[in-house]
Amino acid sequence: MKVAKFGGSSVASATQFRKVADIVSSDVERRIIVVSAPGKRFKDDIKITDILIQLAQAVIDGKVYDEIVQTVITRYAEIAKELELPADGFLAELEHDLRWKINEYRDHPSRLLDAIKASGEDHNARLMALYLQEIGLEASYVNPREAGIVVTDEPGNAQILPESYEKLYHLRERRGVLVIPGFFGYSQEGNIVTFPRGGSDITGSIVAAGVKADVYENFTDVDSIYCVNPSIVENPRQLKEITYREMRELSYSGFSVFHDEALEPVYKAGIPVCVKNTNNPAAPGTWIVAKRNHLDAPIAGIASDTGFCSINISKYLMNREIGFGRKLLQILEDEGISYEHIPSGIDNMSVILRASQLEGGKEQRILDRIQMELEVDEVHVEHGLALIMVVGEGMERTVGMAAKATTALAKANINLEMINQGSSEVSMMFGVKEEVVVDAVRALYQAYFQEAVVGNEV
Ligand SMILES: Nc1ncnc2c1ncn2[C@@H]1O[C@H](COP(=O)(O)OP(=O)(O)O)[C@@H](O)[C@H]1O
Ligand SMILES: N[C@@H](CC(=O)OP(=O)(O)O)C(=O)O
Repeated sequence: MKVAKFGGSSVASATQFRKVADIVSSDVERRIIVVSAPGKRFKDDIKITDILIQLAQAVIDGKVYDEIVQTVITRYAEIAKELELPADGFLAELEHDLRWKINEYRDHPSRLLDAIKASGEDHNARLMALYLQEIGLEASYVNPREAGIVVTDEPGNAQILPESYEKLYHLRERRGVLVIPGFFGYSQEGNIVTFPRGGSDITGSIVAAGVKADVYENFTDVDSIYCVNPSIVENPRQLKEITYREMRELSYSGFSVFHDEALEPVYKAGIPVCVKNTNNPAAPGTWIVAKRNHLDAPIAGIASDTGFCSINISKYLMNREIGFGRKLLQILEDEGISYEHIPSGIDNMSVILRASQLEGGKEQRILDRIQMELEVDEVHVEHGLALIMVVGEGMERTVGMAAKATTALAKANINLEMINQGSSEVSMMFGVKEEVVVDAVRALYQAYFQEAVVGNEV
């Protein structure tokens, strides 16, 4: 049995719905499909999820929102019309559902946001089931509550509860193709709770693990996972295989093609993932697996992300002060902040974190506390940092991997703000100024994938 997840770009229009239907009907093993909300149809288009967020925000801010409701309905109406589906009932139900949720959760902003966001995938799954039935397939919509997707009760940040898996297994007994909306589950308290953005990948993985699928197929809009973001390097190498832990590091660090939190359920269940293109299903795609032969391809990929900052602290004899690190991290914990890395020297320590976490006066509060409570010589925040991750299973055993990167960056005249190597067996991290990150990634791509002969290509 296969579980196939279709991302927003794969279900953005009637044309895409038809491609999905072809893919589903071409393989009887594709018994469960998980769908996202309609995504972008063209570069500057707006995803339904983003429109729904605008809708919830307008309600929360007490602004008029009727036009936004209409925009949502029109997107679904256009898909239904082009598919020649008798969809009056469906569209009336969609409008009723949105207005009901608005009234029900008006005074609970975070619940409202989650309920409205989730409706994007929910209605798309209903529409997809209708379409599959219309073309003669035995298909049914399955609500995540009915499927057994039970999650924690933290709005926008759901985590699956272990009891879900046993219930999900029973989906195997159902007939026909099951269409499950991605991106949300229900808490034990009965609330709709969404996963983080991009979380339909997570639903697909949970369902695949629950039903003990042979494969989890993740259909998107590219032929494969590339060794570097294709918006940075034109036509980069396609990867034939990548390991779970390589993918986890790369997706966490910027490979948006697959959600990093989606790996855990399939990894634990030992289910391989195949990332494929809805627009070119004949292409073999990329396999995410437990082990790959990395002898001829030590590096799997290079990811990058912007929006980081570094809190730089210096204090003479810091190395002698027992508990310094703990006290520093306690200040961050008190502010509910998570960090990425902590490079340190004898009298210095830096904490790298996402700059968005310092908004709302937190930055000054943290600096004041570090200054006063830890009596440091100096503390300041450096903004505008980008992190680059070079990831590969062969990194540990191949001599000269770090030298290759530093030489390439030096040749490209790029100043390294920091290097972090060693904590992870499969990755190396470089910090650079945001304005040079694209040049840096290109220089690294050149060094690792163009100057060397490497395998692992599709
Ligand atoms: N290393 C990479 N390999 C492939 N795609 C990548 C990579 N890094 C970023 N992407 C981007 O991820 C996109 C697909 O992810 P996403 O937009 O979430 O798809 P979906 O609509 O299927 O959920 C691609 O169009 C591509 O631009
Ligand atoms: N629609 C949700 C969930 C998701 O996974 O979407 P997509 O498959 O388009 O990345 C979002 O935009 O976050």
